[in-house]
Amino acid sequence: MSLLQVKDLSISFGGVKAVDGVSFTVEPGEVFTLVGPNGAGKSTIFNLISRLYEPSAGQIVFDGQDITGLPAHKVAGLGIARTFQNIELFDHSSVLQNLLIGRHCRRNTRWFEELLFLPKVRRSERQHRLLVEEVIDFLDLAAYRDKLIAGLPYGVRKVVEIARALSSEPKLILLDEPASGLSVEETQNMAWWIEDMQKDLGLTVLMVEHDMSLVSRVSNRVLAVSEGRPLAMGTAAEVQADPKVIEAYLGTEATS
Ligand SMILES: Nc1ncnc2c1ncn2[C@@H]1O[C@H](COP(=O)(O)OP(=O)(O)OP(=O)(O)O)[C@@H](O)[C@H]1O
Repeated sequence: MSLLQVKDLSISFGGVKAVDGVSFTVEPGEVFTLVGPNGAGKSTIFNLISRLYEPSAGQIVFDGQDITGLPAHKVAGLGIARTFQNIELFDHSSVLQNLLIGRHCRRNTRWFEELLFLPKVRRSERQHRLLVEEVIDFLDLAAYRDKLIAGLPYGVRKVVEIARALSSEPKLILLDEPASGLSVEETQNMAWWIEDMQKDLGLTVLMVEHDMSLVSRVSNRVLAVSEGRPLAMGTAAEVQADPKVIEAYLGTEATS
C-alpha cells in the first residue's frame, strides 16, 4: 500500500489556480521529488499535505487514513514531519531545546501531571531526551547541541531543521528545498543525510528541490509540475529529458 496518496488535489488563490488536479502516490521507503519552475505550485502542494491549506478539491490519504479534513497538529501526530523553504526554528533557543519542541506531538502527559512533575512526567522527559540525543548523533550535531540557533551558520541550521523534524519520529518527511542557499560541499553533505535517512532509518522522503544534481542523486522518482499541473513523472533523467518539462523551464526563463 502506498504511504501517501494525493488524488486530484486543487486549490486557488483569488483567480490563480496554484494547484490544479495533481495526483501522485509515494511508496514506503522511497525518495519522491517534486520539481518545476518558480511558482509551479510545489510549496503549495506541501502546505496542502501538511494541512496548512485547505484544498478546494481532492483527497489526501496517509497510511490508509483520509487526512483531508484533519488539522495540522493531528497530521504531525500521525507521522508527517516537514522542513520549510525559509528555515523555521526558534532562534533564541538552543539546538537541543528546538529538538525537544519537535517532540511536542509525541507528548502524552497532561498539564497537571507536568505541573506536579510526577514520576510519569520524569520518565517521559528521559525518553524524549534519549530520542533527541539519538537524532543529534545521527546528524552529527553534537558540537552544536547547546548553541543558540541565531549564532549558527546557515548550513547547520538547515540540518537542525531536519533534526527537529526527525525528533517527531515521522514515517514521512517533507523537505522543502533542502539544498537552497547551501554551498556545493554542503549540498553534498545534504545528499548523504537524505540517503542515510532513507537507508538507515527506512524513512520515506517527499522533497521539493531545484538543484538537479541533488535530485538525480537521491530521488527514486520525480514528478515535474508547472502552473499547478502535473507534467511528467519518472526517473530524474527521464523527467529532465521530457520535451514538456524542457518547454516549461524555457518558458519561465524567457519571461523572467
Ligand atoms: N498564500 C498564498 N496566497 C496567494 N497566492 C499564493 C499563496 N501561496 C502560493 N500562492 C501562489 O500560488 C502559486 C504557486 O506558488 P508556490 O509557492 O506553491 O510555487 P513553488 O513551485 O513552490 O515556487 P518556488 O519554486 O518559487 O518556491 C504562485 O502563483 C503563488 O504566487
